[in-house]
Amino acid sequence: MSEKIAVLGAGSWGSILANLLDENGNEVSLWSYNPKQVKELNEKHTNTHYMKDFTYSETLIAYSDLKQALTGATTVLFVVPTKAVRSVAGDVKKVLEELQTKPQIIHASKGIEQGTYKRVSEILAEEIPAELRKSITVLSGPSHAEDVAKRDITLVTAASTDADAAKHVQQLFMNRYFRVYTNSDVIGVEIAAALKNIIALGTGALNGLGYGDNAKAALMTRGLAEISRLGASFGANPQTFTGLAGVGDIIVTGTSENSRNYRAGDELGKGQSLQEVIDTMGMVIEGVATTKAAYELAKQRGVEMPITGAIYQVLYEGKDIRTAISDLMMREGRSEF
Ligand SMILES: NC(=O)C1=CN([C@@H]2O[C@H](COP(=O)(O)OP(=O)(O)OC[C@H]3O[C@@H](n4cnc5c(N)ncnc54)[C@H](OP(=O)(O)O)[C@@H]3O)[C@@H](O)[C@H]2O)C=CC1
Ligand SMILES: O=C(CO)COP(=O)(O)O
Repeated sequence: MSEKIAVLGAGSWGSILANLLDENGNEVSLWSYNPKQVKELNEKHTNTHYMKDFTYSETLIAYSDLKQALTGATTVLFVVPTKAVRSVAGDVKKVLEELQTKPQIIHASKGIEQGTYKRVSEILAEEIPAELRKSITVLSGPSHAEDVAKRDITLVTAASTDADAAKHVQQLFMNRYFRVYTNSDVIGVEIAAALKNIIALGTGALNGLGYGDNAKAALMTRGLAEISRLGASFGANPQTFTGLAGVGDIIVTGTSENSRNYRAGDELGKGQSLQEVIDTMGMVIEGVATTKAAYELAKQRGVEMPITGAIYQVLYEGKDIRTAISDLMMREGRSEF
């Protein structure tokens, strides 16, 4: 199966997924709003700021013009940071109206929109009306771009309410090192994907403070418990949280130096301010914004999320991390389940 696919967002994940789709025999156009980056990708086949020491396929073409990137595309893959999804989708809508094409939509972003608390597929559905597109599928799971760049084994899930669309996405991405499962629980997959970044900030902070493996395992396990509670309040399938998008992504993000969220937490634990961490990362740290959205959402829905609350207090109210940890530990004893 070979298609023309437009990948929107040429950061670490977008560019590596574009390269994988190219490797799988598709005609891939990679869109970035940064003309300098487009020039580097087309002339040197590198993307140094986001993916050091990686050479992209010479058949992968980058564009800074959205219409050029979208022309002829039967699939459009969004991989911009969550905060950019609505504006990019709005621009895509205008181009699709002109082109009169009706592509399937995939996204691989992990976050919740500030203020609206919308999941990424909801934002896309709002901005790109159904008559301009086919189904929306979310691709998610434990998948650092750095490992995929090395063609290391990676398993993810493709979730859609349209089973044929999920199967189609599975076929597009699958290869000898990238295995894709299908899933019908879009809500669960998107909630798990977004909120695991909060927990990775936490495990990173524990690391920075010198805590050991027990503490990190505890945070990931209890973190997943509260993520599942929020998911359940939206009707998510509880099994999703035991799968690739749930426990799988908590493990990879909550334990890896490749994770920007984990690294950000680590620096916070070592004493840097949030602003210093954001300024030096140079890449998106989705968990920072997601912490605020999830904290507000949990309050609105009456879902108990003490870890998210503690991380919110550290990030947004300047609470000392050790005090936040001590307060969590000294909560009244309770039953695990
Ligand atoms: N990296 C990974 O391993 C994985 C990432 N993800 C998810 O994928 C999404 C993208 O992450 P990732 O590629 O890592 O992020 P990066 O920070 O590596 O790259 C983001 C890209 O989006 C661009 N961008 C930022 N704002 C806008 C905007 N308003 N309009 C258009 N483009 C914009 C950035 O450009 P500039 O920097 O020039 O502003 C950059 O090229 C996130 O939601 C992340 O959680 C999911 C799985 C794995
Ligand atoms: O989602 C990811 C891996 O599955 C990437 O996590 P970071 O954004 O923390 O790097």
